[in-house]
Formats: sequence, C-alpha cells, structure tokens
Amino acid sequence: MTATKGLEGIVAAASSISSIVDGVLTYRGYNIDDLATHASFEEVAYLLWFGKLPNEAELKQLRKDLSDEASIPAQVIEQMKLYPKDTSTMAALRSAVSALALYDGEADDMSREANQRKAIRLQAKLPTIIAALARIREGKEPVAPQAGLTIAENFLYMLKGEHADEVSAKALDQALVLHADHELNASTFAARVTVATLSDIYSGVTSAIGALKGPLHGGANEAVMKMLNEIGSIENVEPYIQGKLDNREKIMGFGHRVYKNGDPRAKHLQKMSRELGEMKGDTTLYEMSVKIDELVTNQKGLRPNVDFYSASVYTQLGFNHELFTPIFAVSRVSGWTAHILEQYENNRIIRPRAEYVGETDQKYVPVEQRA
Ligand SMILES: CC(=O)SCCNC(=O)CCNC(=O)[C@H](O)C(C)(C)COP(=O)(O)OP(=O)(O)OC[C@H]1O[C@@H](n2cnc3c(N)ncnc32)[C@H](O)[C@@H]1OP(=O)(O)O
Ligand SMILES: O=C([O-])CC(=O)C(=O)O
Repeated sequence: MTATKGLEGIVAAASSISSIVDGVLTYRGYNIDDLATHASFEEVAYLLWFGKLPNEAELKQLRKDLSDEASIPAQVIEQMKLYPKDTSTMAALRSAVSALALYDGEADDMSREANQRKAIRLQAKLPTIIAALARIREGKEPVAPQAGLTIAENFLYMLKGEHADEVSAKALDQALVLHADHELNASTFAARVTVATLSDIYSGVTSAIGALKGPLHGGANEAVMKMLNEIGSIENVEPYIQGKLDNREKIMGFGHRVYKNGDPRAKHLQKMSRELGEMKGDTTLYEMSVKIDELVTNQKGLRPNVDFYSASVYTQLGFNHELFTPIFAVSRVSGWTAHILEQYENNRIIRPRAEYVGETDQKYVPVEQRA
C-alpha cells in the first residue's frame, strides 16, 4: 500500500453535480460562464439540489421557502453574543451552525424530504448568522431578514441595516454563483466523509465550514486581502512579491490542485474587480492585483484561483476581510448540501487505508523500566 500525498489524482466519489474537464467547470452540465452571466444564485442553488434549472413557479417557491427559513433561533443569537469578540468569524460560524442543529426538530430525521428541507434551511440561515456575527462584533444589534429579497440583497441588508444598491447586490449575486460548487474540493469532501457515516446534515456542514476556514482553501481570500494591505501601493508590488518568491513563500490566491492553466472563474472576478474600481473612481486595488497576477504568472507559471480577485471585489463592495471566507460559505453551502444529499442517496462509508510508515516489531517495556 503506497499513499498518494494529498490524494492527488485519486477519484474518490462518483457525482453528477459539478465537473471540471480540461479546465472547463460545469454545474449539472451548464458551463460556469453561462451561469455567471445569466443565472441568479437561487436558480443555481435549485440546479445543484434538484438537477435542473427551475421554472418560474419553482423559482418563486424556492425564494419563498428561503425567505420563510431565513430567521435564526433567538437562543443562537444569544449564544453568538457570548462569543469572544476577537474570535474569527469562521470559527464563530462553525459554532453557530453546529448550534442550529440543537433547535431543529428535524435534525435527526434522515428522510430525503427532511434532508432537502434542511438543505434549504441551512442555505437560508447561513447569511443571517454571518450578518448577525458581523453586527455583534461591531457592538450593534442583528437586523432581522426581510421577506421578498434575494439572498444577496438580504445579506447586504442585514449587514448594513439598509437596502443595498442594485450594482452591489448584482455583484454579490454573481460571486455567489461562481463559488457555489466545485466537485470534490476539501470542504465538500469533508462534508461527504462526515455524512457517509450516516451522521446528520448539520454535522456535515459543520465539518465543511471547518475545512473551508483553512488558508490553503477558502481562507485564502482573506489572506489575499491581508497581502494587498501589506503591499499598500502599486510601487511596492514588485519588491514585495519578488521577496516572497525568492524566499519560496506561497503567494495566496494562486495555484490550484485541478486547474493548471487557469481557473475559469477568475476572469469573471477580475472583470468585476475592474468595473467596481472604475465605478468608485479608484482602481488601485485592481491594478495592484493585476500586477501581482502578471508577476506570479510570468515567474512561477501559477495562475490566480477563485480566491484572488474575489479579495478586491469584496473590499470594493465594502466587506471587512473577516467576512470574505464566510461569504464563500454563504455560497458553497448550496454545493455542500447538494453533495450531502447525493451521498445519502447512494451511501457507503468512506474509509480509505493508510500506508504505515512507523516503527515495527516494538517490544513492550513496563513503565518503571523505560528511560
Ligand atoms: C477555493 C480554493 O480552495 S482555491 C485555492 C486557495 N488556496 C490558495 O490560494 C493558497 C495558495 N495555493 C496553494 O497553497 C496551492 O496552490 C493549493 C493548495 C491551492 C494546491 O496545492 P497542491 O495541488 O498541493 O500544490 P502544491 O502546493 O504541491 O504546489 C506545487 C508546486 O507549486 C508551488 N506553489 C503552489 N501554489 C503556490 C503559490 N500560491 N505560491 C507559490 N508557489 C506555489 C508549490 O510550492 C510547489 O512547488 P515545488 O514543487 O517547488 O515544491
Ligand atoms: O476545488 C478546490 O480544490 C478548491 C475549491 O473549492 C475551489 O476552487 O472552488
């Protein structure tokens, strides 16, 4: 038995949710470019869960269900107020989502119908939790969700306490479409491993949030923003990046296990970053990002991934960097839950083997005789 480090190239599940073939990403057979240009996030979530795009009545019903499920139990809000103020938002989100299960009477109902309802419930409640965490951190009261708004509009509304402008809501909606699913990425795999023991959907999503938090995965978008802040100016890009490359340090937001010739989502986020900068009359962040992109691409042959331009997009939308990875979770929970439902449909416990590389033939020595 020989281990493959990082399971590179190992096909660990059959799935009909999303695919990456020759650098082309599709959700249920629809090219991401097409969806990013035309589809709303709610349509995409429906597509991931039900395997087809919704008709008008189905979309209307989903929007209503999401709206009806958007509020969170008062007990969870009270708990969130007790979290230390300097806790990372992802750590707080992980705890709050785990706590949600305690107040869901259906948490352990493993019927397909109940799990589908819980998928919608989790999708509806995650943005509410994150907006509440952000406000509590600022010493403000959470704002309750408002009926009739899209997920993107409601998230911005709950965060700021006022309705978002159309451009910001549209940009966030498009970012949510781009982040919704990505085959067997680390957090989705974590979710599938967890529920393959026939544990509940909340356990699966809690595992996934823990995996997304890491800087090699979803946490990279926050790390990109920290890097942009450290660089501070266009003039400083070259010496800063060169220094990192000379020291063989990783540049966050670059590289990908699957894409070797570029991530198809990055161009959409790059365009959004430029357009938002132009609209606000300050393209510094965009220009810095492009310069980093050129340097890293030319010198290392590494291309930006989905996390790179999302950092400047989210900053220009007014989000604090602490919210970047949680926003990723607002979107990816649609994919996680679709994968969890798929796992339950045709389940087998996920239990690979390890290549043993430790000591052998050891003899037990009583404790008092050990050196
Ligand atoms: C939503 C997402 O999760 S997208 C990914 C977000 N993560 C990041 O942006 C973090 C930075 N990137 C990385 O750490 C990696 O590219 C990963 C985690 C995305 C992929 O990891 P792997 O497939 O295991 O690639 P691995 O880390 O082995 O990299 C291969 C080589 O490229 C180098 N490399 C990979 N990414 C980078 C980077 N961002 N900056 C500098 N060098 C890099 C590695 O050092 C390694 O070089 P070596 O062969 O000389 O040792
Ligand atoms: O697929 C991966 O390895 C990382 C990921 O989640 C993404 O790129 O969206």
